[in-house]
Amino acid sequence: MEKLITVDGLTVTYNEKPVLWNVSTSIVENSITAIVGPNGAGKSTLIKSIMGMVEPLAGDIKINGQSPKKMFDQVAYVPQKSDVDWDFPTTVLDVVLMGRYVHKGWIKRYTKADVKRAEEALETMRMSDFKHRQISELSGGQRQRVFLSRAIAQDADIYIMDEPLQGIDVVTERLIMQTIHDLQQRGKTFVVVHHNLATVEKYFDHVIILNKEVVAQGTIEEAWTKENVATAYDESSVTL
Ligand SMILES: Nc1ncnc2c1ncn2[C@@H]1O[C@H](COP(=O)(O)OP(=O)(O)OP(=O)(O)O)[C@@H](O)[C@H]1O
Repeated sequence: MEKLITVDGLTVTYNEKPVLWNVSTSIVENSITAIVGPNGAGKSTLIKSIMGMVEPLAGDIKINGQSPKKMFDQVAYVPQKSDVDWDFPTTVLDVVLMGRYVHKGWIKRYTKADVKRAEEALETMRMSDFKHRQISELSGGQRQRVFLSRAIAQDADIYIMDEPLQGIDVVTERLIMQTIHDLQQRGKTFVVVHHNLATVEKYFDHVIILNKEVVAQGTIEEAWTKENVATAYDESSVTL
């Protein structure tokens, strides 16, 4: 299978402290890849580096052979909840329309077709009834659905998500995972930071186990072993 994203020798430091060290990994086209590892392992930093949001000390990242900055319209990003200012005065529909923004030239005006695409994305995430609500007036799970809708409205080939299942109920979790699997059927690729070790096998086909360095990577069959997880979490007994 083809490597869609390649990360080669990536080292990232914050205040001169390395948080990723010589990370080389890749994302296979049309996969649903989990990035798993303990708190502070550098998972968010890895995906922010892929998004071109973090300046690495060393290393090279290519998306489809291009630099991430050239591929920005083809990569949809769902940030971690805590990275978003939810008090910002904006409606649900406006947030989802932002997904269309990357396709605009220098005239940043939305067309009827953009609004239609945003409304379809909200429908997919069962959020149509909320389109005129302020985002500050939504629950955590509803906010997550809105950000998923924004990513869907972008019509990107690659989706990079930072803990999309964090703090949501089982119905929303199923809806999000069903949507991800449907989009995979249509050729899309997913990179998802994930915390629940119990659902890695069920939801993903590839995994990168990270703890500042790559502990293991590959298909679930190859890489998702008790030993690899124990190494990453520095625990002798981790139950999968
Ligand atoms: N902007 C920043 N400035 C300084 N240090 C940072 C910054 N962002 C992250 N860090 C530090 O870098 C390390 C890796 O953080 P990162 O958020 O990538 O980890 P993570 O694996 O996503 O963690 P978690 O599971 O807790 O979300 C942590 O020690 C964190 O404190």
